[in-house]
Amino acid sequence: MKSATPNLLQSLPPISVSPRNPSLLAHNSLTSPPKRTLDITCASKRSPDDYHATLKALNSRDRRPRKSLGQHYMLNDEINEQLVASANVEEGDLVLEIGPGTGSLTNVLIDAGATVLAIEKDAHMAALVRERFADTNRFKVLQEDFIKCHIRSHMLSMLESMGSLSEKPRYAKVVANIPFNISTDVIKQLLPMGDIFSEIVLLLQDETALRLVESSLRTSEYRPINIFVNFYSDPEYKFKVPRSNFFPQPKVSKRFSYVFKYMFCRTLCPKAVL
Ligand SMILES: C[S@@+](CC[C@H](N)C(=O)[O-])C[C@H]1O[C@@H](n2cnc3c(N)ncnc32)[C@H](O)[C@@H]1O
Repeated sequence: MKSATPNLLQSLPPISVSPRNPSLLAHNSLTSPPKRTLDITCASKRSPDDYHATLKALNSRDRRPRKSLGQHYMLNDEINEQLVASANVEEGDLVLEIGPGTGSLTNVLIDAGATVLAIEKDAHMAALVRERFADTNRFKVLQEDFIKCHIRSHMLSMLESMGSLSEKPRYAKVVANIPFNISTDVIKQLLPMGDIFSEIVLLLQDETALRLVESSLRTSEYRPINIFVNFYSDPEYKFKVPRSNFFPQPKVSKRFSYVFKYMFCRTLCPKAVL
């Protein structure tokens, strides 16, 4: 099934359904393509993190998106809702978010009842989200480079402190629109952490995403990262996102004008060991 993934992905339509629509979320697009529907509902009372809100937030700190930090901000709350729903985030969950940016995805995660630990490299964006979510005790941001930070010890101490306050969440989840330039490093760091995370939902640039699910040894695209991913996970395709939903839009060739998101289901041990 995995070897047929790239062609299938390229032929799928962009998302068009409500994130709260369970028929989409229960659906595995690799086995049968989703039906397009215009049933768009958004029950949220939040003010949307759209283009104007994002620009306003960036202007408030005199910031421009930096390519070196992979700063392509999500302008569509429905996509954030779908990311959160894909990870089945619910009340009491602990979620790691890599690169909260202006906090649009963070907002949806907190709304879903999660406690969020965010790791943000850009000091200005870390300060921005710290201020934005100052009114909740379910948010913590660390201004660090995710690649260099001791994520295991951060997560363990969060899980422990949450456990002493309420029913202990056994595993945490990862939900993130990650900077494209560190995708492979993020995956290498997260996948061996099946003892901490139950689910990892990432929004990835299509080139990376395709590389990460192509498991056929016959293809020239096969790389060491594929062996790694196959050892630790079963990537699952969820939906694709037109690049028009980002600010600024990723400057990629026509072929790579989409961004894809995949879910990696983790178990306690590498599946090869189970
Ligand atoms: C693609 S943007 C996503 C922002 C936000 N989550 C959204 O969806 O709009 C990536 C974010 O990751 C941050 N970032 C870049 N490199 C990072 C790193 N090494 N560690 C942590 N955060 C990083 C950027 O500053 C930016 O805020």
